[in-house]
Amino acid sequence: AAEGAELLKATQLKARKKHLRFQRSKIHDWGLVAQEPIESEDLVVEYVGELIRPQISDIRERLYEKMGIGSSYLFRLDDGYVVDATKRGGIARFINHSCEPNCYTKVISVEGQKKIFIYAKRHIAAGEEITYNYKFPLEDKKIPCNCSSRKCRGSLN
Ligand SMILES: Nc1ncnc2c1ncn2[C@@H]1O[C@H](CN(CC[C@H](N)C(=O)O)CC2CN(Cc3cccs3)C2)[C@@H](O)[C@H]1O
Repeated sequence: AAEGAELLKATQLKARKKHLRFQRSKIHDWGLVAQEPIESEDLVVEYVGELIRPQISDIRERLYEKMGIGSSYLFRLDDGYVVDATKRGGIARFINHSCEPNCYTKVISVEGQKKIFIYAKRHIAAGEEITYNYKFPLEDKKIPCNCSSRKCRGSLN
């Protein structure tokens, strides 16, 4: 059953993929834009990357900071594990943050392997930018938020 569900997901993702483009974003640089309408609760995309242990992710984060690429291709999981999309990542790494997002993320363990899926939380019209809440931890050094939604919190962290 698990394999069947996994296969179905993979097919859904493949079909969906050709209807997602990364384009210039009104929020920041590049963003992921739906080319066709997406129904609420539909699977949109998987956040593909390398699953790394907390200790490794700290080292990588420092390295990426030094290299000036920042650490925002790192998707942190609750247990401290991180999915690193910096080197080998899917198009999901172009998804921007919104304080009023149209998608949400879900971490699912498939045969012990944690995968991050992004689902639509409402109907998304063609041409809309895909967004989810990054849920970055609060920090002193603020990254101003440009989502321009009514409930914008003003910063990502
Ligand atoms: N609501 C928001 N308001 C303001 N800024 C936002 C918002 N939401 C995403 N942001 C920025 O976008 C990064 C998240 N990025 C999402 C895609 C990004 N738009 C892109 O074009 O790459 C991925 C990181 C990885 N960085 C690519 C780089 C490579 C070399 C130097 S920077 C950007 C975040 O860390 C932010 O800096």
